[in-house]
Amino acid sequence: MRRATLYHYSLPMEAGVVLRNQRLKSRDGLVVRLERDGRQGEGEIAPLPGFSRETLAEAGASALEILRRWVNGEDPLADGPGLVFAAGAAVPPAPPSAAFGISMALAELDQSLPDAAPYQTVPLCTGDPDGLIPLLAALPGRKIAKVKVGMYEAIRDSVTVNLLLDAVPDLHLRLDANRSWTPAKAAGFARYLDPAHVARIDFLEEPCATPGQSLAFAHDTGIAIAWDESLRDAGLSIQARPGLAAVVIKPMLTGGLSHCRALVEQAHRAGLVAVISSAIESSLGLTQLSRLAAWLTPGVQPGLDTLSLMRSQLIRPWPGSPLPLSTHGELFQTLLEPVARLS
Ligand SMILES: O=C(O)CCC(=O)C1=CC=C[C@@H](O)[C@@H]1C(=O)O
Ligand SMILES: [Mg+2]
Repeated sequence: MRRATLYHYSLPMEAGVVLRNQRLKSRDGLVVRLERDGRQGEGEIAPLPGFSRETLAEAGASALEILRRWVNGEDPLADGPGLVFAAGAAVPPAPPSAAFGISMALAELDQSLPDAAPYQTVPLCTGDPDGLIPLLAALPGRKIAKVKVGMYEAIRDSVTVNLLLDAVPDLHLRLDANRSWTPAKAAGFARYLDPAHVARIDFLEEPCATPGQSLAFAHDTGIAIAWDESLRDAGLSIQARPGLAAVVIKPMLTGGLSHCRALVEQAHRAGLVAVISSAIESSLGLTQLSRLAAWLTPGVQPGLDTLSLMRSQLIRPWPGSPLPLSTHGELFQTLLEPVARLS
């Protein structure tokens, strides 16, 4: 017997979380729960406002349609960015968030998603850099942290990066400018960076507005770059380019599990590092992304340090997090009818 349930969640965010000039007061999404022959699998569907092309309502409508088919015995083939049914073209391709959440639930159900996960992430450094130094110095293993740049003056960013790399000699950094620099500002950042530090910047995500400008920056400065936003732009295929070190894959914005696997394989074939990263999922989604990263990108720490932006966890706790946990029971007030009853 197959059963599918969709739960709606809304988790309060910490004050002051701003994404693309939009304040995010709550994180809203769906949890899909599949049951078959005494086994269960869960996944999260949470389009990120300002980043995802689909709305939550669109993702929910698509998920319902897919789940109706699933409870009636059809099995989707994860293929391309969406989920495609063997039966053919009757279902429009699922938006990435729906494809990702359902494919993760299916992967738990058929036990293809390994359980093992280190639940470690690259710390996202915000706030006073001096206060962060003891924390960074105490990181286990290869010390690596992520710093957002491009929000203030470029020189201030260089000062922060210099300060952190001077203070913790074995620290490596990932930087992320979210395409916010003009070529002149990006050059200003590089000019004030201590040249001895360049080799300890593992990569800088999306320094400039266009991939061409970002590649020119890498060429001119020797600072390695990574694609994040550009990966999701139509037409950009993953290939080796001089100065390109890594691709950052946010599965929630990208598509189903098999599509994400294919992108990781493409990146590896091109000699690039593939980094699994969060699109601000709940603790349920983050624990699954940690498992996914351990499986698909072993040895590469994922970028999942976004749980502290929220005031609550969801269903599965992230080990060590002090945040309270919301359970399925608390989500019933927005429960969608179990799809199985519709079949
Ligand atoms: O990649 C990470 O280490 C954490 C996730 C992260 O930085 C982001 C998640 C979602 C939206 C963005 O603001 C941001 C990013 O641009 O990569
Ligand atoms: Mg990024």
